[in-house]
Amino acid sequence: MKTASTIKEVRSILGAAEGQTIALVPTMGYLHEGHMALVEAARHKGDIVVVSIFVNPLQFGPDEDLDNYPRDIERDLEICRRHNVDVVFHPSETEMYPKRPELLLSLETMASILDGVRRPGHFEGVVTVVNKLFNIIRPDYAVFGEKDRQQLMIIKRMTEDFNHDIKIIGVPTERESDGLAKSSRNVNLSEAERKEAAAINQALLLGRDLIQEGTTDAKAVKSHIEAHIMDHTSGTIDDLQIFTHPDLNPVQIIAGDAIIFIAVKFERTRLIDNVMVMKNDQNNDER
Ligand SMILES: Nc1ncnc2c1ncn2[C@@H]1O[C@H](COP(=O)(O)OP(=O)(O)OP(=O)(O)O)[C@@H](O)[C@H]1O
Ligand SMILES: CC(C)(CO)[C@@H](O)C(=O)[O-]
Ligand code: BAL
Repeated sequence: MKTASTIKEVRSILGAAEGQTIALVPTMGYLHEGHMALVEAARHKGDIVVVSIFVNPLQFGPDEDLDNYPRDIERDLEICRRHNVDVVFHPSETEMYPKRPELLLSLETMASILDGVRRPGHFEGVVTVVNKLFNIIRPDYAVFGEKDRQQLMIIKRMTEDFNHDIKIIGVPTERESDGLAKSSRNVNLSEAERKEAAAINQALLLGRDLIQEGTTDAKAVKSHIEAHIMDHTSGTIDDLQIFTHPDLNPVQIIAGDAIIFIAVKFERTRLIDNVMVMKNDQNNDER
């Protein structure tokens, strides 16, 4: 496995691999099995798997957890080595942003919902850094998780809008045995919160079952989800929305495919999750 902390180094490694396809897995590190599912998907697509590890300050708001975000580069490199990653790019902040960026990408409607509203500036920071990573690594494929479904949809759209010749691959959410979505931020849960956090996915599945059994009133579905979270966790619901799939329109009466999104705040961390509800299909993506 090769590692690079500068753009020059990574370009020289990838330049030597001319003619081979590159699959990029962008991450913020503190790697877990969710990231490794992305690595496996990347391996199926590209000849060379590149993992980038960079905690991008530009996508964190002033009151968010940039300082608390878990980091352990040695552990991450070991995990990548074990999973036969070919190249790890782990630049410093000054390498990625030698100057205060003058030009930032901005978004229209796709950031006017969910984390675009709850985390002002977040997706502008994400698309800016992903665009930079695309220009640095020049991959043929880039792989993202469905846990961050809004991000995945925005990146697909950015790739189209900016004519990146890159195929974006989405990977289903990897979960703990109790259903909690794997996330680097889970280490910032207390022991009690970690147990309670299983209720997030349970609540989403409860909502999904209600819809599939015929409940069409989005408000009623949300009330059930809310009650489940309130009864089973000490966390507070920061966001709970049901949107149409794939257009992400708000929905009052659920008539077709939908996605339920949730964000729950605990003492030291905020977790997100979502489930897709295919109205006429019992074989949904997760159970
Ligand atoms: N459980 C998971 N299953 C599948 N993909 C995941 C999972 N967790 C994260 N990813 C994906 O890994 C990529 C890098 O995410 P990131 O490094 O922010 O990890 P994370 O665990 O989502 O961290 P966070 O605590 O910030 O939510 C993203 O495309 C994200 O969607
Ligand atoms: C895509 C990403 C690596 C950009 O910093 C980040 O938002 C993440 O880890 O999902
Ligand atoms: N996993 C999305 C990156 C973030 O929360 O900032």
